[in-house]
Amino acid sequence: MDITFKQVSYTYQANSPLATPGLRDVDLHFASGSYNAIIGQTGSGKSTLVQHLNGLLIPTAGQVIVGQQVITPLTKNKALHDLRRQVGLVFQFPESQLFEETVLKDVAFAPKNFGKTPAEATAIAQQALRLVGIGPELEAKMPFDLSGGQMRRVAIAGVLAMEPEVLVLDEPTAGLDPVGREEMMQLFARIQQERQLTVILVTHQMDDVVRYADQVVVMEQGHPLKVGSPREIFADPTWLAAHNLELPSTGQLVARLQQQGFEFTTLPLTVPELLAQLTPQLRQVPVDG
Ligand SMILES: Nc1ncnc2c1ncn2[C@@H]1O[C@H](COP(=O)(O)OP(=O)(O)OP(=O)(O)O)[C@@H](O)[C@H]1O
Repeated sequence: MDITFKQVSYTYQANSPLATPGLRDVDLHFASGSYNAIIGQTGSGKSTLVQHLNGLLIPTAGQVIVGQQVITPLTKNKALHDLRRQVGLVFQFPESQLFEETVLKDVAFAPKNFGKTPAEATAIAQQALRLVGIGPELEAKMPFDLSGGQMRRVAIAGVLAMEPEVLVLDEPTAGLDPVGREEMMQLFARIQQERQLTVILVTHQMDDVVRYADQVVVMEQGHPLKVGSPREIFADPTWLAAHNLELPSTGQLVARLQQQGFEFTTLPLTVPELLAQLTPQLRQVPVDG
């Protein structure tokens, strides 16, 4: 599903003395089936941006177009029913929203709510649970009897059970250890491929951006400062530093090697890319003694 922002602005507490700008003049396009990362300093408008995707926030000016649906400042809540099913949101600590007495009931809640029969809702829920790696033996458990990682998987299955076409992930790996984070990111990548979803990921993890994103949006003060591929975004360490953005983990090493005279044909963004370019050059370095 294609998504377009046309001259979107959003002000919190508009028309009050507490008015705070959240977004200003945002023009963006997310292509159907693409994986997009939104990066930027804290307070730059990332969460405000993604909350426009399913009408949690309605623009103060401009238009957000999601598939066939056009959201304008005049759009009423009632008109957003379909959109809320089509755009799944996974926020930080989604497990805090589990509320039914069993895992299966929790995941079946959304499809039931969107008009499926109980049998259909159960089948969809079971399929979503399998997709996130939760087996039948856990279906009758109370969600709060599961481990933290399992709870998070169940919460994500609850979003997938809506059969969304767009998946918004707002720092979805917060609080997980590195292994849990890696598993979760791989899971999202697999689901995106299998279901051909448009993914919008808000993150501070630059290695994830490099690995997964087709397009990166750098937000600053509520505005997209730069939009491009990971290679375009991470090409200039000086520019990144000036905007308080980190480099992916290879970045520091690449910068040091460049200072020592290594010349890279293309900017290596991952460890395998770095090694592939480094090995032939290292063979030519004379060994003392
Ligand atoms: N509920 C709110 N009421 C008033 N102002 C808000 C509200 N939520 C966010 N803001 C303001 O809007 C601006 C953008 O905030 P937003 O949460 O979108 O940033 P962010 O890039 O997601 O930050 P972070 O990385 O810390 O999550 C900030 O100036 C913030 O203070």
